[in-house]
Amino acid sequence: MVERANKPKTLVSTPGFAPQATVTFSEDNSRVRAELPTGESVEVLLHGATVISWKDAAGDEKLWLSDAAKLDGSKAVRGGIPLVFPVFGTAPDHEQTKTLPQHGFARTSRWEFLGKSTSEDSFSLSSASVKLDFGLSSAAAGLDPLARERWPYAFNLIYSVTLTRDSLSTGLVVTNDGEKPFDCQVLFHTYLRVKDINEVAIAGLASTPYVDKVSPAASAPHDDPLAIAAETDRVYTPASASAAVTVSESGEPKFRITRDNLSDVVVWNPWTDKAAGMADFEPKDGFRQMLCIEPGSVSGWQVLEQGDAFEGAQTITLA
Ligand SMILES: O=P(O)(O)OC[C@H]1O[C@@H](O)[C@H](O)[C@@H](O)[C@@H]1O
Repeated sequence: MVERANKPKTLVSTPGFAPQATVTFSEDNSRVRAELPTGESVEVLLHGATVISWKDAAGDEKLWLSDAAKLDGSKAVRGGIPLVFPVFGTAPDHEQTKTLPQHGFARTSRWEFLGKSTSEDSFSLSSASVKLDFGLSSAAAGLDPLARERWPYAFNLIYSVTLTRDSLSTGLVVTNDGEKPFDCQVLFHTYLRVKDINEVAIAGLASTPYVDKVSPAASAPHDDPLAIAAETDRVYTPASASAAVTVSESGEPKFRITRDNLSDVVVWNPWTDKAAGMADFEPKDGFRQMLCIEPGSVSGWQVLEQGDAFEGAQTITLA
């Protein structure tokens, strides 16, 4: 069931049925928050359709958000899950996207909230879930003006954020609504929150080819697990598209990340010097509490002809 956005959303519960999720807007309409009857929550800023918070039932935050992140629409958000489209990084040699800013314009556009979906037949609290849908198109008023100027294609994006008791999924559908074909890349730039990066181990990328953006000469596949002890910026392309990446801390599994139709996984941590150089990165030693695991389709280009669609998704499960 999809409901249009009437604000504020309130809980509707039918006798005999399990209560449904609540969906509410902030006073200034800048963000939407969904909460399951059991207490898990997710918050999405319309600016960039950026997920800025994901909490479990105990209120523990699962995503890292910089204390200096701009949430007023003046800049892409430093933290949460910024959405990368239609270019990952910059692509000076790619004719269609070479003038676009780093990571494109999806994260700097204001998206429209399209509505929520819940499972009506959920008799049990344990199976409760809520999906929030957001839209952005080439005709949208909220589109970053740079996009209109520098990327003259007719496109439509639907972004879905689904919260269950133990997982968060994000999925993007890109459609070419125009006559001109276009190339695009997609990535979910997820900032996972950890307690101490020194205790973190990443499994599932063993023997996987990757491009090392920090030391391009040192891109030899490694054994499991991967530890982070310096600036790390790598684009992995696992042979198996469905293989999970698991993040453990102090020997305990913490997050399990799976991909749907996304060939690549970026692993990023800015470490001391890069964090010091980012004005919106606070506290400066916050890189010790974060790790970006970013599923995407970025090592090549999705080529969409008129009417074509591309769909990709990630699911992060609490392990
Ligand atoms: O500062 P930005 O534009 O949010 O990008 C952060 C990082 O994003 C990562 O995805 C890239 O691999 C890094 O190279 C980049 O530095």
